[in-house]
Amino acid sequence: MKILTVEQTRALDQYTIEHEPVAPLNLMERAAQAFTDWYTARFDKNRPVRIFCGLGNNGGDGLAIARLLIQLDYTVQTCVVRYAPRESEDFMHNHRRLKLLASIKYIESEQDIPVIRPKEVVIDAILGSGLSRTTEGLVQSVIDAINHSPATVVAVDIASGLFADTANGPNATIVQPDYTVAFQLPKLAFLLPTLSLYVGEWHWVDIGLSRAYIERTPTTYFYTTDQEVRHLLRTRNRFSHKGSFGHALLLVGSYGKIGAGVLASRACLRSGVGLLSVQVPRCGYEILQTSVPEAMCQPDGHLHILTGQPEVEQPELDTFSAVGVGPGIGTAPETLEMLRKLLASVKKPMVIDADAINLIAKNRDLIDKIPKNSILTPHPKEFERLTRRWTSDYDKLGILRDFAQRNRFVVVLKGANTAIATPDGTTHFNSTGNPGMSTGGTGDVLTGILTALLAQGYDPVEAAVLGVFEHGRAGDRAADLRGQIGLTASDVIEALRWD
Ligand SMILES: NC(=O)C1=CN([C@@H]2O[C@H](COP(=O)(O)OP(=O)(O)OC[C@H]3O[C@@H](n4cnc5c(N)ncnc54)[C@H](O)[C@@H]3O)[C@@H](O)[C@H]2O)[C@@H](O)CC1
Ligand SMILES: Nc1ncnc2c1ncn2[C@@H]1O[C@H](COP(=O)(O)OP(=O)(O)O)[C@@H](O)[C@H]1O
Ligand SMILES: [K+]
Repeated sequence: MKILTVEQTRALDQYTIEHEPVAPLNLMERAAQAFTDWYTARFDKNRPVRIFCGLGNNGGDGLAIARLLIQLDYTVQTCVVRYAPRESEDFMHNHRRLKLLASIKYIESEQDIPVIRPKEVVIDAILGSGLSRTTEGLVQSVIDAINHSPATVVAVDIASGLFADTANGPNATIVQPDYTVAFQLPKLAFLLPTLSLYVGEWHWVDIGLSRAYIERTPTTYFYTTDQEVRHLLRTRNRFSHKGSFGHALLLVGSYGKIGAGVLASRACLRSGVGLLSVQVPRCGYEILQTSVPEAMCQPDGHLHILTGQPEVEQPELDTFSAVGVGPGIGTAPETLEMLRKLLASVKKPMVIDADAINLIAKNRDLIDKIPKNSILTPHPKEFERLTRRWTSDYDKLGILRDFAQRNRFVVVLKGANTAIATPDGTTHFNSTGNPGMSTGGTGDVLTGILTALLAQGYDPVEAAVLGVFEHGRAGDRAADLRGQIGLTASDVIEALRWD
């Protein structure tokens, strides 16, 4: 699913109005109806509704929502915040219609701001995507009152005061909703960790904007949906055999961290790889052979760390269809030498995670040695070590895009809504996963999954989008089964299911 800018969304509205064709007022009615359907499915009539409306089209939506809810017998108090002398045309039309049905309260100064009670639901329709400057004066006071109230708050389209795709200045006054119900498409702001307070749980509702226009509008931001991922997944041929699904090599573990290697190995096997070989320090040999009997084990000559000096002779690296390195390997100088040799020998895109990223961050000449189209999977701290500190989430997205594009890597920046930046400058935000996955080892699981997909011949961008999605989906299934708090990385592996 595409994420469009405010400008593009405005053009999309306009195109739909001209080409469907649909009168702007009817489009607003559709938006209000879609919101009302969402609302009535969740909140019953016992909860009094207080709708705060601004004077633009977001306020117009609010007035239309008030009318529709009143017609459904909800108890509604509409408050129009009169912060400016002019109203939009569609606002005025809906104002006339609502006045025939109910009384409207006007807020012209701070004294007019009503007391909001706990049982109420506040619908925030003060400012929408037309926000062009930071909030001030009366609007600020109303937003403060909403934020200090005990009521449940639902934002129409976007929280009032929040910019949809650029950074708000410091100390901006922004509604902090429990829910945001966006029209047609998600907004970039919804996907950024530092803005979550201003988004709450978000949903989008279809208001019938032109699909053809969305299709041909260029964008660099995408939100991965179930439907899109479904057609990436390959089905198995009846006559296939283990040689059809690649031979992966994982270089993982160090003394005390062999578990990371076990998790990556198990996840790799649960993700469809034909054959798996694993290099671990000698101390990991029995652990791995016992806990992952499906994998072949190549012990390193060193007891505790990977040095790239094998105990027994090993197959040439180019016999493997994909290589993954990093989970649990530590940052010893000998392991750095192993990584150096590995990067010099592997020609295919590989998966690089955890301490392999930390080693590369400290030895920056290695960046140029990484095969093009490799998948790097840093968490934010590892990514900061690799690049630089950012000033905002938007700045971080810029650094991410540039780093991936300049080096021709696929960079998987992990976290809620993991962002995958590709060599062509696009960024895909993941839609699955939950905070239960914030637990040691879930990243190692992802490395195993991605290595398995590369080994099966998936293109690196497809592998990253699909693998990250399925990793999160497994996390969601595991959380359904056990709840988020007790979730472990092993549960995520057990919940992987590729159909
Ligand atoms: N255009 C359409 O066809 C549709 C628009 N819809 C609604 O329209 C909204 C966008 O409407 P508008 O473009 O009128 O935008 P807004 O309703 O956000 O209001 C914009 C107005 O507020 C002023 N303004 C901007 N920043 C301000 C600030 N900080 N303090 C005070 N005033 C400020 C602007 O100068 C402008 O007059 C969407 O969010 C959505 O809710 C929906 O009805 C769907 C269809
Ligand atoms: N709040 C969250 N929502 C969704 N996914 C999350 C969340 N927290 C963590 N994750 C996922 O869990 C994994 C954690 O990886 P990482 O930080 O490398 O952990 P580790 O190194 O312990 O394996 C990532 O894939 C990340 O996207
Ligand atoms: K709003």
